Amino acid sequence: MRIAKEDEVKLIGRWPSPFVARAMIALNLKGVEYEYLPDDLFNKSELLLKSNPVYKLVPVLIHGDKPVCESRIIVEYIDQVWASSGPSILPADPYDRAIARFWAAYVDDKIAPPSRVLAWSKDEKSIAEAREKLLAAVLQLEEAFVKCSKGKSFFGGDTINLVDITLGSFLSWLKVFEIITGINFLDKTKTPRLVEWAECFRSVDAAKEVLPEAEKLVEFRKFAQAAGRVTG
Ligand SMILES: N[C@@H](CCC(=O)N[C@@H](CS)C(=O)NCC(=O)O)C(=O)O
Repeated sequence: MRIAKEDEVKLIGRWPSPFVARAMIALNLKGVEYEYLPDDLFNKSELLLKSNPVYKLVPVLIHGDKPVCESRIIVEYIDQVWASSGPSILPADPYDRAIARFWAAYVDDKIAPPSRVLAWSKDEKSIAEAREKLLAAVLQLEEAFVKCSKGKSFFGGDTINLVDITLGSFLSWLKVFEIITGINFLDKTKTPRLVEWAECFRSVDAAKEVLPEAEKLVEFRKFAQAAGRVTG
């Protein structure tokens, strides 16, 4: 069946981006067909500049002719538009929903910034600080997981929710940081529940096909650094 123009879904992205992975996981969970439009962040397309004129960042979801920007907002948009397909990404209960949004925001405040430093900085002092910040944030998230999951596999309980997607999108990069620093940011002794969670998250079909292999990211990082093509 042909999809009407106003229902067409496109996603502007780039494969190494954890933020783009979030949108892809949500689309997969809901079984939404979409066209993937890879962008070159050193030569941004007219479509990207027009669709996200404020930040000029990927991902951008284009639904019909309407652009939606910012990965967590995109995930929530997908959950609401395709509410009747697949599992709910946002909890139904207003309090649980507020808590999920709190921890998803925490991931962007406390995991994303040190991850950027570890991925791209060459400054030893900044790298050392980022390592500590990332370790502290992961410990805090272990505690949050114990409370939110209530003994189940995911932050969302039996199915993945906004927090699972927001944090899970960083799993491949966390592996990269382990490879390059020798530190296990998810650690069987210090964060045993998150180690189990990561295993479960990676095995969810919607995420499995999206999360890049860490080795491929390590190569990408090497190439990008050598070529001076370093971005956020
Ligand atoms: N807060 C944004 C972050 C998105 C972001 O940082 N995207 C990066 C790719 S990982 C980007 O587009 N970088 C291009 C640039 O910095 O010019 C979101 O959640 O969508």
